[in-house]
Amino acid sequence: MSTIYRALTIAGTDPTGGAGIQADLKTFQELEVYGMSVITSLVAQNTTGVRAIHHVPLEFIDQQFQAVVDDIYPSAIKTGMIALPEMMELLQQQLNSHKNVPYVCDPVMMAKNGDPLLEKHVRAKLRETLVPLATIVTPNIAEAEDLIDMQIDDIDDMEKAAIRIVKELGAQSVVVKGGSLTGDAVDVFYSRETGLFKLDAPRTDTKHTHGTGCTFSAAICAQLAKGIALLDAVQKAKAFTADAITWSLQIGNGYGPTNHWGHRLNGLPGKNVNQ
Ligand SMILES: Nc1ncnc2c1ncn2[C@@H]1O[C@H](COP(=O)(O)OP(=O)(O)O)[C@@H](O)[C@H]1O
Ligand SMILES: Cc1ncc(COP(=O)(O)O)c(N)n1
Repeated sequence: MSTIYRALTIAGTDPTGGAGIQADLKTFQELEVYGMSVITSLVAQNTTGVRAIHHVPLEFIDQQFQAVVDDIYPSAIKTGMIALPEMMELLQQQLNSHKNVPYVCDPVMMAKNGDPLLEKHVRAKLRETLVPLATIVTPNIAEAEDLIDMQIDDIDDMEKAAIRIVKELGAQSVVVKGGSLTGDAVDVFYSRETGLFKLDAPRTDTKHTHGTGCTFSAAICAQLAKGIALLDAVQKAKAFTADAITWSLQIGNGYGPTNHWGHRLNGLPGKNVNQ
């Protein structure tokens, strides 16, 4: 039998299915990687925003993690919403014990409408605990600004921020995502080995971008689980996410979700997924 690649996401939930754990599992599945999950926080949210958050007790997060690694060892791990300092410390310990596994750190701070998923005073802890362990960290503009405390207005600033995140915070590599800037959707990748790389995609004119960051980091994780090299993994994930945004879904009353089967619709011009 051919190898079964296995990816683990450790994150919060989205009951409407567009972001968080649910988006990660859909992405893994589309990329033919067996998906597993450890839930850190249950989030009552939808496409319009966050209503309430219920954190999973620390001991139970640990039990979920152990249950996974004792039985089906992941080929790659990603973290998304990790809301409390004690959760970060626990995962720092766990990830330190599994350093052989590629680790994607998505430093989730907010939902698309701006509702916080990580309180401001806890953000320094994320910088100290999880970011230094990352094979790749995937901040959007606001998250990158927070991580290295500088304002980012354009691609030059993204490049400066990317270099600083690797050199000052100790991540192995970074991709700063430019989804919230204007013009083409340009992301900036940096690692000491490869240097700076720009990843370019045409901007899709849509507000339906709930879950883009989760989808992108999960797609990187899936590619790393397959053993694909870092920059190639990021480029493939960028293409997958661009398709998910091109075919994003006009459902819900707010920022509609990306379409995880978008990549399958290429070559079908005019196909309306809402019909
Ligand atoms: N309107 C868009 N058109 C094309 N690509 C986009 C668009 N918005 C975001 N992206 C891409 O989606 C990925 C996630 O970026 P972003 O939306 O900035 O993350 P986050 O969800 O963390 O804010 C990046 O590759 C970014 O360039
Ligand atoms: C549980 C959870 N995690 C992350 C996000 C951010 O989603 P995105 O930045 O991809 O829109 C979210 N809304 N909910």
